[in-house]
Amino acid sequence: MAAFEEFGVLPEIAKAVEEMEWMLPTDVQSEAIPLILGGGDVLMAAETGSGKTGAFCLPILQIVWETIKDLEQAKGEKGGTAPTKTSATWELSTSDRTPALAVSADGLVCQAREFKEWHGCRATKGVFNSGKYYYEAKITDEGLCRVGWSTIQASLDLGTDKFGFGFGGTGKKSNNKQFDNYGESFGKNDVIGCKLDLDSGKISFSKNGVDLGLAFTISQQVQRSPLFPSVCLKNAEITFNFGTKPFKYKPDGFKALTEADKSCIKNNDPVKAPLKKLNNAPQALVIEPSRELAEQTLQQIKKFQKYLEKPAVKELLIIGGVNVKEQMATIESGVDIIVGTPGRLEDLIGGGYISLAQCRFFVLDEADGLLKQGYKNFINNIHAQIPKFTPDGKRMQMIVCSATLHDFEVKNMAERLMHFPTWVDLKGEDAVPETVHHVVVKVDPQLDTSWHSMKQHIQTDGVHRQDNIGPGKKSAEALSEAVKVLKAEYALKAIKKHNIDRAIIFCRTKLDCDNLERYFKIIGRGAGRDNPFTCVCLHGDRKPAERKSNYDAFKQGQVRFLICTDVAARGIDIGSLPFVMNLTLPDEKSNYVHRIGRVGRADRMGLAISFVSTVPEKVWFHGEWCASRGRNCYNTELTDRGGCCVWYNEPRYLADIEDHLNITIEQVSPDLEIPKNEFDGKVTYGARRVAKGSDYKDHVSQMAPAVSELSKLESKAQLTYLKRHFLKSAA
Ligand SMILES: Nc1ncnc2c1ncn2[C@@H]1O[C@H](COP(=O)(O)OP(=O)(O)OP(=O)(O)O)[C@@H](O)[C@H]1O
Repeated sequence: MAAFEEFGVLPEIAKAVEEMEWMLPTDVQSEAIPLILGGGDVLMAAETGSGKTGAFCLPILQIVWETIKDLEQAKGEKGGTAPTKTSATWELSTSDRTPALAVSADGLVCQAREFKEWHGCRATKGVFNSGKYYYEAKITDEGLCRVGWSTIQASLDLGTDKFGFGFGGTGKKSNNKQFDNYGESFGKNDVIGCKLDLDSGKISFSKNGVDLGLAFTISQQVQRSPLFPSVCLKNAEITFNFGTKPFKYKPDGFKALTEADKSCIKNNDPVKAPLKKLNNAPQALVIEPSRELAEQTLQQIKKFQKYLEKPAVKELLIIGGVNVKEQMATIESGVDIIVGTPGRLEDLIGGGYISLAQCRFFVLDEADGLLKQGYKNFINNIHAQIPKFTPDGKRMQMIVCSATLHDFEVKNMAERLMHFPTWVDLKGEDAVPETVHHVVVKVDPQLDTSWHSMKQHIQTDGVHRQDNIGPGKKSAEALSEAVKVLKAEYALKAIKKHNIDRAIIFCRTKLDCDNLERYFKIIGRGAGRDNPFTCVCLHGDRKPAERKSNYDAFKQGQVRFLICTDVAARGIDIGSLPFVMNLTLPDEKSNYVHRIGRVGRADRMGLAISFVSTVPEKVWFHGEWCASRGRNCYNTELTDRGGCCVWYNEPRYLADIEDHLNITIEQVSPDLEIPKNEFDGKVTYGARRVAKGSDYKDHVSQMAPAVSELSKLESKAQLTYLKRHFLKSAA
């Protein structure tokens, strides 16, 4: 049996996974896959590159496929209706309830342990037409509760619309949000009798056998619909008796619900309408912060389903820059899993082209990134539109991946939107994967004066265009300009020295990316046929089609360098990428881990080099106050004076990162000689790391003696049991 099958993955999917050379699930996969397959909400964080995408794509694909298969079978057997499960007995419905309300196995006890919200439930059967019916509800634990009757249209928060009639522990009756004094308060151990007289259209209650008088007269409109026993609770527990046991206080003239005539009973069927697959209603919606990440996730889903035969799972990428009419046509022709970015998704969902009515999985990948990009309201809106139960009674599952779960925004969102999520936090605080060797090279324009006499250099961002910065000048502005020039030279030097033929290079701004790309092209042209500096750019100002072709060109090895900003490169996964360079450190410390995590993925070794200025650099910072957001803006005043520049303090950012990671990052001299250490000489960057004692493969052989000992013990225990058992029977 393939390793993935042991985690409940279908053999067909496990086979595809094995072909991708995934022999064992990663830690986050071993934890998250069974949880998702088991129906839970999962909030996961693990080191960058540790296989989070597979951890959610695998189980989602499996469940979506199984659901489509069930539907197709049901179609064949029953002419289009999904199997309906109806209950033979009077009990609380496990389908017609809010998510946090637990119902006991016999369906007679319900409990909600949430303090903040009401959770409710209806019974599996209701009554209509005529007759006088009675049931009892005993309060078995302190807390707030309301019991009574409601029609199927009523909210499960009993008494908050015209279809629900409740009596609450505080001594109030409620219908249509009107809470009026009624009877008296009740609490633990009290038995509330709920009486429904369909002949005269009246509802009344009793407490411990004492009648509390008429509570409601039911309108004719409501009387036409069956009424079901209903309850809602806030951190409380109630036990019901619909008539299977003798009542404690049975009133005269009323029947137990269990004695209702068949002709007056209506089943509370969770599948109210035949489940028909709507073409434009996906079962899973995966939201990614960037188009590249969305494409990557979609590709994984495609690979996983290689051996899944009929029915086919239809997945679709919804990103901007792609012909929207084509996307709409594909949606109309049927879609099961949508992977997309917020902008285009918002248009298509808002315009009614995508229906969320049958969505069963709501996934936020890189949720911290999505929230930082300002998509909180978008996420809330989508969540509000997805029904919390699908038409076939399955609970909506929400899965959130984040670089860290220790982020206030992420925690807050999880608390608001997720349903008792299981935290798979394999990371705790940010940490650098063991497979990443990362070093810092200080760029000091006072020590390295090569910029005084350069014939050719990078065109910088132009911040110092108006400043007096010629060679030999020692002003802060001159040194700042010098650093910008030197950093590009250091990057070239690193490439030559370490024969770097494949790397992602991070720049701080889109303009910095453009300038570096242009410089590499100029230098490369002079370098002849085997241009060692071929490169492309990936950032938000490039048109989507160009971004795609640039990304593909780099992925396929047609160019050596991908020059990009943080946002564009978040989460991108390029197999066996050996090198990353940071031309400038990010000011957001967690982005450092993200950036360097582009190497060292899937157990391959990688080297990340960061060039860190020893002096402050004056750089562009165009905020909301900048009308053009940087385009043709030359306001070099500092931001605190209404301008668009700041002094970037890299030594401080380096200290922040070190502090955050609780490490000192190894420093390398400007000659870029990487010192001998545990990485050097033993690894080839981009190749699989050499297995050490703690690695998976050796792990098996290390565990072997203990496992064999355990198996011997087990067989001994079983033999002892059998001997005793048979000896006893023989005696
Ligand atoms: N079980 C596995 N065995 C071998 N390789 C794997 C396994 N799971 C994932 N991978 C590979 O590891 C790489 C990283 O996976 P993935 O992109 O899912 O990581 P991630 O945790 O989402 O990273 P990030 O936080 O950077 O987005 C991919 O190339 C993927 O194909």
